[in-house]
Amino acid sequence: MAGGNEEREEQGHSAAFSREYAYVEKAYATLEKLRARIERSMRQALELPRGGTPQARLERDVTIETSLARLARLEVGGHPLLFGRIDQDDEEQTSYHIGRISLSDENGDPLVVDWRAPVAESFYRATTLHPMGLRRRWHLGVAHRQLVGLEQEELVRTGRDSEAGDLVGRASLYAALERPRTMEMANIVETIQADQDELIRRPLNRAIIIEGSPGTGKTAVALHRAAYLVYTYRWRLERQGVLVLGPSESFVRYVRSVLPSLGESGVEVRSIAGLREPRVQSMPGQDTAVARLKGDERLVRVLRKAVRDRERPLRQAVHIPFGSRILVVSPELTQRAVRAGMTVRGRHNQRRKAVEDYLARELAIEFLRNGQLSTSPADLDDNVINLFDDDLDLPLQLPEESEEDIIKDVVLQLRRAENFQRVMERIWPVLRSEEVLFDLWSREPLRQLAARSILSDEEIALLARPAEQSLATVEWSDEDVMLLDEIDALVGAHEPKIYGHVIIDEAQDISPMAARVVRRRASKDSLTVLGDLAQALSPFRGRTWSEVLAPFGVVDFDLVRLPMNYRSPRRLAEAAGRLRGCILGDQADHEVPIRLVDGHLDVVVVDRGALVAHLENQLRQWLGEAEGTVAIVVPDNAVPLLDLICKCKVDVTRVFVASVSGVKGMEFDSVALVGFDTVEETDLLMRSVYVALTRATRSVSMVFLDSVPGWVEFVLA
Ligand SMILES: Nc1ncnc2c1ncn2[C@@H]1O[C@H](COP(=O)(O)OP(=O)(O)OP(=O)(O)O)[C@@H](O)[C@H]1O
Repeated sequence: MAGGNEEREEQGHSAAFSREYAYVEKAYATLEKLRARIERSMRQALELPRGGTPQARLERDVTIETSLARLARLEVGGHPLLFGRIDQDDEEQTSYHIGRISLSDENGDPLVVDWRAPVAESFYRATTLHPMGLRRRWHLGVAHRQLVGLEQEELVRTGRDSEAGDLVGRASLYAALERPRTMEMANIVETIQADQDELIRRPLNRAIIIEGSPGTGKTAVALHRAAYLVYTYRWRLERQGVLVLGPSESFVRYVRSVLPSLGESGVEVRSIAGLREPRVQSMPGQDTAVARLKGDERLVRVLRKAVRDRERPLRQAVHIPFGSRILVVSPELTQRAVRAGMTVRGRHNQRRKAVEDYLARELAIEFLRNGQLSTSPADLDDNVINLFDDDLDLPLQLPEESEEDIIKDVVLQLRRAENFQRVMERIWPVLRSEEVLFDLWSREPLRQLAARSILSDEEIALLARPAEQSLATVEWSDEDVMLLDEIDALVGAHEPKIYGHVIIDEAQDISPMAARVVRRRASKDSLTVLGDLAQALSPFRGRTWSEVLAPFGVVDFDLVRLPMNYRSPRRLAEAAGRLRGCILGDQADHEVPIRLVDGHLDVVVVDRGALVAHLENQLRQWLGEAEGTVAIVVPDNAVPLLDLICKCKVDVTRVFVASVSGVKGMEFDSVALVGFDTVEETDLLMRSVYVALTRATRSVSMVFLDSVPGWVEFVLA
């Protein structure tokens, strides 16, 4: 009897396979036909004579533009056009195929439904417990435009128990997880799990924090959420855009192909230091105390004061030759002019106009009074000295000219006068952020003036820059870039673009000053923040989520946890769990590792002189064993060690060498941790090892240069 059942099941399966095989062929054929039709109409438009009426030219341009946009929307690259099917549990037994884009057949009926459309939700979320109106779900394995695999899941109660954990498309998921990694992250659109989907589809305008241990899919959720939001809120977000922020430029390179592979080009992916326009070259700061101080929100007040210190009256009168006269710009007059600048709204550079207007007008009035109405010495005051009474070539009032006309004329001429502009530069200069910060870091009196009442003397001293650098050769740190952006906002140098939604990955390390950079570009509460407090490495580690979020201006948010680890093999997940407990104490929550493989973890001690040869050997072994990628990771700031390791001959298409902060958010098949016996502070050491160890999908080797430290036994227990 059982044998008969199996046979029928097999026959049913092969019939289903043939049916789906034909469906996939049809979908691809339809896609090609549609592309050909669009290309034809675009060619026809291109072949039209160039001249014609403006109307005809406009129509031609519109046809070409819309055709290009439609072709771009149909682009799936080498990725499967479709990958799923849902059968609804209704009378008509309606079914939909789910794929990367929407496609209709010649009757206008849906052939493929975009994975982001509401109807596709049940494909990702239905379980036997909550089938969401589905009878069945299929996962289609498509390669080279052909069906190569088919997985079927019955969702109506069949008498069988639902599987614990209810993974969606278990076989397809495991196949995806065991694939060797490349230097670029892959999309997960075919195997998104229910808890991930629920977060991807959350509405736009509510701040959410998604936290999870390493490998729980935070970055994957971040990128798929960006694609979902652009699709669902296209009318709003097309203009404003969606911004995804990561911790470093190497992270940006690592994830950059995911969105295009989802057919989305309307999302910007950047590092926070890369947000400021115009871009300046910068590096993470090497000195922890300096980085901490420069990220501190008190710097807002220091910078405000530094800008205000540039708005200052003259100490001594200045004489401006003007025509046959000499105008005197007294300290008192400049005081009034500066006050006039302070009372108007706006940023420093924009308010300069009010100062200039005031000063020029006051001088013009005096000029007029003394030159026009009276030239007797008794009428002269401090501001205007008329030296050449007999030689007047000033714009004397003609009968038809009003006094106001003459004032305007003088103001105009004064504005053009070099000496007048020199006074303006003294009392209210046009500020460039780079100059302000450079001066502040290099000139002790300016630093004292700006920071005296806000920072301690030791802190003020920490901010000093090496004297030998000039503005042209200065090396900015990433922390400096956040301060440059703050000054931009104070002086009104560059208006930042405001995005409709901002997604921030690896947010646990973002300093308060960096958070303000993001805040200036985000619409209120339209934020998705992802991270893991245990992976915080910066001088700001140890904060709660409320503390991380406060400088973003977010007080009200939903906090959600991702519960499953898709990356670490069992052994590595166990070691990571112990480290996590150590870092977070009672707060530590533990995710469920779902991969079935054990993975490898070994420990070696190697003499510094033999390190390069050892690593080259290890790389040969790992890269020879299987396809995939390798990272060699050293602690942050271990510059000599990094220099030594850079002597290894490596295949850069498969090997990545970096410090811990440089591999944040990334993933490799095998990882060598080198020199983690040199980090002095225990908390930072545990966190660094935790981040580095959890990059691996397969093997980890810990390489020590002296002896095996005591904590290793605990990690391996
Ligand atoms: N539903 C899924 N289907 C297939 N692969 C998945 C799924 N979810 C996550 N993964 C894979 O698991 C790995 C870890 O995901 P991801 O990098 O997004 O984790 P993370 O939480 O951001 O980790 P970290 O905190 O270390 O940055 C990636 O290779 C990702 O493609």
